[in-house]
Amino acid sequence: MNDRVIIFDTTLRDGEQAPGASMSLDEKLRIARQLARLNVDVIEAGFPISSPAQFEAVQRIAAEVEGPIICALARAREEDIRTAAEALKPGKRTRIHTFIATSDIHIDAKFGDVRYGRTLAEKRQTILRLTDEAVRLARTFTDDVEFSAEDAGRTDIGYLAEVVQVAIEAGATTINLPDTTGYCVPDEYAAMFRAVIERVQPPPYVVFSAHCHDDLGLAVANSLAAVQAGVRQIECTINGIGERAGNAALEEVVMALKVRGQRFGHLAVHIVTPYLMETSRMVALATGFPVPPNKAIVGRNAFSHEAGIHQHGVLRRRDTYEIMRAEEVGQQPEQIRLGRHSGRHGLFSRLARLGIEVPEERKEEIYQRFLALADLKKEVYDEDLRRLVEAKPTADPENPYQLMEMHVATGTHRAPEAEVQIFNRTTNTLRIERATGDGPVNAIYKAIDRAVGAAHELVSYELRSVTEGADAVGEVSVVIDYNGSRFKGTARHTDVLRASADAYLEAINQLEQFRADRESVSFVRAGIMQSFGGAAA
Ligand SMILES: CC(=O)SCCNC(=O)CCNC(=O)[C@H](O)C(C)(C)COP(=O)(O)OP(=O)(O)OC[C@H]1O[C@@H](n2cnc3c(N)ncnc32)[C@H](O)[C@@H]1OP(=O)(O)O
Ligand SMILES: CC(C)C(=O)C(=O)O
Repeated sequence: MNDRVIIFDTTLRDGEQAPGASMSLDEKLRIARQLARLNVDVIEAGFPISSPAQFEAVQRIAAEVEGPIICALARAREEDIRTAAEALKPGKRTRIHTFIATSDIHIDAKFGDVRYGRTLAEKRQTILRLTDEAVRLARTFTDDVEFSAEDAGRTDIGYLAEVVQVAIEAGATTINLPDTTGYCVPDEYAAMFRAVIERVQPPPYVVFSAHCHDDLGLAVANSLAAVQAGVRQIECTINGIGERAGNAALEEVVMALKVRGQRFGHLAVHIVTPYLMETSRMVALATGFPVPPNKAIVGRNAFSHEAGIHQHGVLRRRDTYEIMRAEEVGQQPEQIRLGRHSGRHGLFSRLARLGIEVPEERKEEIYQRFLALADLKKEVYDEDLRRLVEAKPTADPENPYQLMEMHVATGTHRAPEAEVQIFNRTTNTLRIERATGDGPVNAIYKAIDRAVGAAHELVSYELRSVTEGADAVGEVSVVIDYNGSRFKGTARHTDVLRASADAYLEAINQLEQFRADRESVSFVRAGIMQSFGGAAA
């Protein structure tokens, strides 16, 4: 027993206590079956006294779910314990878990009634008696009785040891010392167990248990520290759901014990970890509590890499940035996710996996266009990549600007909107721009102007049909003006918006060509002037 850690799952009890997490009977049964597949040692199925629905859930789980021990919670009260025992009756392996609070704060707040005593000392004595009675009564129904000293983490250590002693003498086989309020820090929580074990000198069959809440985000760290102090049961929940900030997350505790086994004396944990992911999803669905993407082990990003340097590393050796295998917890392996932080290694390895061969001479252009797209989108998907590669430059290679992609949206109740991707051969960059306009052509032209940083004016635009029928080819002629010089572009297409864009860009390319020629002439002139000792202006 000492060489393994018992995983006590309380998703259906403490987990369900999270505000808004209530689950239906069917959902609880489904989750309990999944927990059995996951091979948890104990399922805390509910608190039967609390309602007929809770009673029925515990009863059905005890009757129908085989494998794990089925446990029910009960206050240190006769009616709770009898009700728990009744609910557990159909089960083969069952546990009654009875508890009472032991910290001064809890005693003061919850047992203020004089029937518990007038002074703290008297109340403490009453709690010792209630502990004894509750455990003894529970033992009349099962040999497997767990006792919890609620708020143990804030309980006077001498008194805590006394309560534990009484519980063990009354027949408790598991002693749970919860950090009910998530107040403890790891070395403190571990020290509490060491001190109690030292004072009580428990018989070897008694298992000490940790139950931690996450109010300071320390539930898992505290649970693991407790293991280092001799604890051999951890109470936890799937996705860490539970009261307030939740409980220790089962998946985190289990994987920490496995991945860092040497830190814990290689204690065995019998969880079938490849089921962790689907169990997490099932609980998220049933409770309506989504799993944050950065959640350890079961978060969508837990094994994903977007940063170029990380992608480069993991593509060569996964352990560069992964301390466990994604498959071990039921996640997809090698999750290279492409976005604005990705580099060439990540991009081209994904393209290769998609079976897309990229000729050497296109690589830089594709990478630049990928970056421009990634700046606009949170994530670049395979479909985006296919389109990106397929949209080859088709225009005259002499032209500085090429239209790579264009999207136009218009409707009766929305302003026409256009998005264009313009590749600049001179600077080897891609610009993606959007604009709205009075009409779709106006929106396209505004977007193109933004992409090329235009300083020209549109002088005329003409559209005529050069063939007949619904699929007629339209011809667009455009004239633009730049400082008194005029440039014309003409294009034909069945799609008149496309023809409009092509014609406009042709005119702009002519203007660019004109400017480039002028600059080289003035550059030559300046050179001649300089060589004759004249002014270069
Ligand atoms: C740390 C934990 O997670 S503990 C578990 C917490 N979970 C829950 O409370 C969920 C289920 N609870 C319930 O359905 C209800 O609270 C019930 C059915 C248990 C009790 O309901 P009520 O009888 O209406 O009492 P209420 O909840 O208002 O107050 C709690 C009572 O239990 C008593 N009590 C609290 N803990 C214990 C305990 N461990 N042992 C004995 N009595 C206790 C309180 O002193 C109080 O008693 P009083 O009614 O005589 O004053
Ligand atoms: C009943 C006990 C174990 C509990 O849930 C707590 O103290 O948080």
